[in-house]
Amino acid sequence: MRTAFRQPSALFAVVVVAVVVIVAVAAPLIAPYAPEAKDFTAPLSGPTSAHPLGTDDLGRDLLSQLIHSARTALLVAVGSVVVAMLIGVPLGLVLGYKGGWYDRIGSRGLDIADALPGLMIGFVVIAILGQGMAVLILAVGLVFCMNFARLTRAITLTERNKGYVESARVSGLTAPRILFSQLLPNLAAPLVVQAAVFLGSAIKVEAALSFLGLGLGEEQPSWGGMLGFATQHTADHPEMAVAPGIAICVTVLAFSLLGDAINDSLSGSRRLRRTKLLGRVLLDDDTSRTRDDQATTADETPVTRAAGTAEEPSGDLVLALRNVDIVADRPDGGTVPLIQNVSLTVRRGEILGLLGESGSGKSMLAKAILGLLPAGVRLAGGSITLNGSELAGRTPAQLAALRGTGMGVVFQNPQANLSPVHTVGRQLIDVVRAHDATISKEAARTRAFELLDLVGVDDPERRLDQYPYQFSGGMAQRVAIAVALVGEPDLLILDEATSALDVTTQAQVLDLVLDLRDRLGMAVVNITHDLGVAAETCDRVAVLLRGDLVETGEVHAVFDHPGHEYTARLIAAYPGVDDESPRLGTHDQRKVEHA
Ligand SMILES: Nc1ncnc2c1ncn2[C@@H]1O[C@H](COP(=O)(O)OP(=O)(O)OP(=O)(O)O)[C@@H](O)[C@H]1O
Repeated sequence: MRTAFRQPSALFAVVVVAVVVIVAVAAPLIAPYAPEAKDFTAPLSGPTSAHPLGTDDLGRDLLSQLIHSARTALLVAVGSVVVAMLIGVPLGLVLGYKGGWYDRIGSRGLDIADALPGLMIGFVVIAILGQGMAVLILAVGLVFCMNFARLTRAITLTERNKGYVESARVSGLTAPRILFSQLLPNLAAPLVVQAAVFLGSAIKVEAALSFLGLGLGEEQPSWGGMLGFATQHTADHPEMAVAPGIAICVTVLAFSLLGDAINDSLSGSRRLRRTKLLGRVLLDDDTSRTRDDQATTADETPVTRAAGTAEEPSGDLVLALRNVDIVADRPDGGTVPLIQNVSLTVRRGEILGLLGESGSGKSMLAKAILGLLPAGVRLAGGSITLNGSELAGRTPAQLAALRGTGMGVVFQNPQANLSPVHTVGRQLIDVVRAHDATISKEAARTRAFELLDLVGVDDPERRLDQYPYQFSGGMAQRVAIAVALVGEPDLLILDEATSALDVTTQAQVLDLVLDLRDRLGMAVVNITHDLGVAAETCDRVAVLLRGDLVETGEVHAVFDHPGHEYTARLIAAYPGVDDESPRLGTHDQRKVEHA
């Protein structure tokens, strides 16, 4: 509304749409005659005081028909946009979310449908099903459903990789729930804009079909039908075309401008958010650049430290990786190795730090454990067991069942871990109910309250009804941890979970992780660039270099006496408070390799 009052075009759109809606709703009250009432004494009267717009050949009042036609136009427009959305949006969601073959085949189908002229689709539907309001709504809806499918698919393709969707998958929400309760509300804004624009277009298509005599029958007034009738009398009554022509043009224009205005007002607030985000990203980048120095070469044998603390710890094994190979498939049929022959174990109550420079494969390893490897990347060999059961070779459905109960994950960006359009309570309750379908809403809310309390969020009752943007970074990350804990996982994976937080908040969140580990006895894999974080929180560390595990061992043993040259250089490059640590030499070394 603020946009409407600032922009004359938006104000025009709002006023015209409001007038059309009021006229359509109040048509029987404001029209001087019933639209079908015939006056055989005054056929084709032309404008008179009794009939300001004249009459048709049966003496029906054209003003009354014009007013009632607003009803027809809106009914067909709203009905057909609803039909188009009911068909197009779920189709686009599934294509965008599933990706792969579904998307390739579905997108070709959308291309083919796009190549057909819209009116042709309308003709075919009406020719098969006959005339009538329901058929007209279906025909116009089918013309536009592909546009909704295309838009929804495109946005879903970008949204599906965001942290809140991955968190929802890892929390054990089923695909339909993720699609309709997580993704769909986040697509609402562009879909509303598209719907407003298509309301105008649907009025245009309805008018075109009615003009050609394919819309509604004679007895149902419509602007297109009135225009069609007027063309038969252009010689004797040219004025007949003016009123329906203006009604169509002005209404279509108004809906189009309304769509633009909604888009402007939404992208205005998005721009503001993006500017804030950009500021944060730049800050993050700076921080990571100072920490994220590069690597040198290393020889191939992983260094394994003192017995009992390194490769085969004595306690209960939660996670065991044996000779894991991960590759990316190349379009020419070849493969690029991303992880080679990695073996690791984590036992109950233990925190394993996964260290290495950017691109060394830490996240790929975590994604392989979670069964969330991106398209084109796959587990090519080895075994991953969780509590003794093999994960490699499981179907996506079996892995989905394990995530959330067996494993939980917290990603880097605290705000992106949570859906921005749902309250924190709703997100927690959704995950609680996904794990226990029989739990009542009240009991799920109580559980959500307990979880917020467990992760140290103050005043959980009030916080449950707040949105993620009302939480600071540290508090949002606590909520993300609470979501990961819903299914009481045996393994918690933190993927740079504290990197985006300031030092004080980082320390608080790390204390929370240590406390939860002690209280719940989980195994934790903490992926981090930050050797300080690893030293404070981890029992053991594993160091990766370009997909190779070069060293594992008890954290202080590794940091005090690194057994591998790369680990030593990584530690030497870690910036101290006042020293000028040397940079790791990857850039220089790559130049040498390149040469
Ligand atoms: N979707 C993908 N397809 C193919 N290769 C990928 C894909 N994503 C990442 N890679 C490659 O996999 C390797 C490991 O990447 P990964 O994200 O695991 O590194 P990382 O150690 O987690 O780095 P960072 O700390 O920057 O997140 C890199 O060489 C990267 O280029």
